[in-house]
Amino acid sequence: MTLTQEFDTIAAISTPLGEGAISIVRLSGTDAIKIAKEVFRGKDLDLVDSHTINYGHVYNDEELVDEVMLSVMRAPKTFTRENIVEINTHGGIAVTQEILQLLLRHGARLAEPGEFTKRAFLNGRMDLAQAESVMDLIRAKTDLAANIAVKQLDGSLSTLIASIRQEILETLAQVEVNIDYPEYDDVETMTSQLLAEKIAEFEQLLNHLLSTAKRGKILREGLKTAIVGRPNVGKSSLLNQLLREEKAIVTDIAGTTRDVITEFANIGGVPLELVDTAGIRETDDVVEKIGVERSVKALSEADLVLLVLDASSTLTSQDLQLLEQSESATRIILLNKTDLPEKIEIDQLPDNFIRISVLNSKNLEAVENEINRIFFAGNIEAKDATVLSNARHIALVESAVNSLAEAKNSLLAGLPVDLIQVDVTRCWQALGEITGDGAPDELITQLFSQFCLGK
Ligand SMILES: Nc1nc2c(c(=O)[nH]1)N(C=O)[C@@H](CNc1ccc(C(=O)N[C@@H](CCC(=O)O)C(=O)O)cc1)CN2
Ligand SMILES: Nc1nc2c(ncn2[C@@H]2O[C@H](COP(=O)(O)OP(=O)(O)OP(=O)(O)O)[C@@H](O)[C@H]2O)c(=O)[nH]1
Ligand SMILES: [Mg+2]
Repeated sequence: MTLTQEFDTIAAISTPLGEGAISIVRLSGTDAIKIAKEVFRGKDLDLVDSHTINYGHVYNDEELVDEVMLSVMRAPKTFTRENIVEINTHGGIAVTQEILQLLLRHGARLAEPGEFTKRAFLNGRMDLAQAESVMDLIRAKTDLAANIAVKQLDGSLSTLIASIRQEILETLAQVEVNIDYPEYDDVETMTSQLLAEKIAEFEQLLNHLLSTAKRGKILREGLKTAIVGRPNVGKSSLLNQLLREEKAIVTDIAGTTRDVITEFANIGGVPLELVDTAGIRETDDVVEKIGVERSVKALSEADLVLLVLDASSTLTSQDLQLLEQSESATRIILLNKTDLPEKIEIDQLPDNFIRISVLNSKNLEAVENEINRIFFAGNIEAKDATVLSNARHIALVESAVNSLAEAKNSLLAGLPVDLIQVDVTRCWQALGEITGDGAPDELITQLFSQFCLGK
């Protein structure tokens, strides 16, 4: 069914724009080699082997533009299943842009964001989940997130989804057979029982997949972590320690941080989006007041709250207020400055706190371990399992599970089998959308438009 369709020839710069040693301008389409030949002087590109890189020069008429290396990959064994030419230029913005413009003047069209990968999808080289994983791989912020994406690119999620869909299809077929050719007297009861068993089985498989989603989403997007506390307790010092970089300004003056600072950190494989906030207190300073309001907002939006208290002083009303405000959040209470004599009233705190000293880098690994424990039940290295990490995929599996729940309710209510078939079919369809079976054009256009140019 995957007959390669004919599209026009597209071109784009596939490397980041900027000063670099080498940049790549990529062409894909029937005329890729023909267009390249018009601007390239070196070996005859019609005669070189596929998947070879060739030395030569790019000319604009008689004017030399650049000395290049040029790769030729012939359809259908390429990334897009079309002819591909990649020109490796000297990595400057001006030269690279000029070569792109030259190719456009010779008949190529500027590619839209994600259009190379879109063609790989439309030409049947990969399914939608695999195409999405290309983007996930590019955006991965940690080794683990990259690991999930590269396995999805390899098709592990697609294979799993396909096998569940196949089983659903077989069940639906079995139901049809039972109805059309009843071998037993009590077909209704038989069929209902078969459906009940199978639905329970599918539910279990899909719920297991969903249980991997929370971890997957965090690994992909990062855990929004707000560092809160009253002024001067050491929040910015903690941020700097976790980042292993002097990012935020630290002074002994209360009210140093006046706005919210956001940075990404990789804490034992968990990507954290760390938010350092202005110390929360009543204040008349207009600028600080705005900062404090933003801190309260950060507190309410966070996936995780690191509440910092100063162990070397007694609890203040601000501390108590913050303890109350963060009570319902997923929270780790940190008693900082334990290098100094302890004055804080331990008996007024919840039991679960960690004593640290940011100044002496003491016990920070306990904070990292606790973050791990909270989100992965201490089990972050479980690399082999297929993990659901994409919001679109998660929503579709949830909708598939909902359809099964409806089927189950209908069964319990003793509704006729053909009604239940409708629900089970809907489950099968939702799963199909993950890999792009029957995906509408608008969805495909919208998905690929989120890609970067040249991908
Ligand atoms: N220079 C360059 N590097 C790149 C890419 C690219 O397009 N260009 N890729 C782009 O994302 C990634 C590699 N992905 C690729 C996937 C398939 C094929 C390809 O030609 N596949 C043929 C098999 C070739 C063979 O077996 O010899 C095929 O699938 O039929 C090439 C690159 C990362 N690195
Ligand atoms: N003794 C001791 N001092 C610390 C420790 N951690 C931070 N400090 C000091 O506490 C002071 C305040 O630190 P900051 O990190 O700026 O505190 P903050 O919570 O960000 O303060 P604001 O931005 O004003 O809300 C600085 O002088 C730090 O050097 C610690 O573990 N022990
Ligand atoms: Mg600060």
